[in-house]
Amino acid sequence: DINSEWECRMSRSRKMVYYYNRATKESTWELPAGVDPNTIKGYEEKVERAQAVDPSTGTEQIRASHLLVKYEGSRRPSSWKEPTIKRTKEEALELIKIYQTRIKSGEITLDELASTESDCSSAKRNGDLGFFSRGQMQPAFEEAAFNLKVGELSEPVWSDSGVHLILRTS
Ligand SMILES: N=C(N)NCCC[C@H](NC(=O)[C@@H]1CCC/C1=C\[C@H](COP(=O)(O)O)NC(=O)[C@@H](N)Cc1ccccc1)C(N)=O
Repeated sequence: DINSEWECRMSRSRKMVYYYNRATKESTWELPAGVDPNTIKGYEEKVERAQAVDPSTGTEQIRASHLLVKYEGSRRPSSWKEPTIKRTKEEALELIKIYQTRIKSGEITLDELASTESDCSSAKRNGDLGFFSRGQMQPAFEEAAFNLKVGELSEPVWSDSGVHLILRTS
């Protein structure tokens, strides 16, 4: 039937999803009238990924929130919370593990905890970092964030800034 003939494809040049009909060989930018997108091969991941592509650079971008705990050896051992951060690396890890347990138990969300406990200025935005593509964040942070599924919380991740919990949101 008409639904089974359509499939989703990604236009390399325009970095946009288009629809191709295998039977009639026609292609169109808009979802063909009367076709249920859920019956189109490749709809989910193509459209999902299409939204995650930064149109200006064509590179994949994700959105994440994080909770950062700094320590005396952080590249900038200061934050909106404390002018001089003195906790040790071990103490920072203990703290982040307590936060991780509280978030995983459902007692509190990362957003709520980041807003009061994160040593990053993004605490003012409940830890939200907005969308970012590869090449912007420190390597260890980027690697961990891009390997998360949407909605997944990371294990403790070390960067030069300190230790983070990362929640991928988009
Ligand atoms: N959205 C971007 N592109 N902003 C530039 C990110 C720079 C990048 N930052 C990091 O990799 C870590 C991981 C996330 C936060 C972060 C570090 C620090 C805290 O650590 P510190 O630098 O005192 O050592 N927070 C930031 O940078 C904040 N502007 C993040 C932010 C805050 C509010 C709104 C959006 C983003 C880097 N290459 O250093």
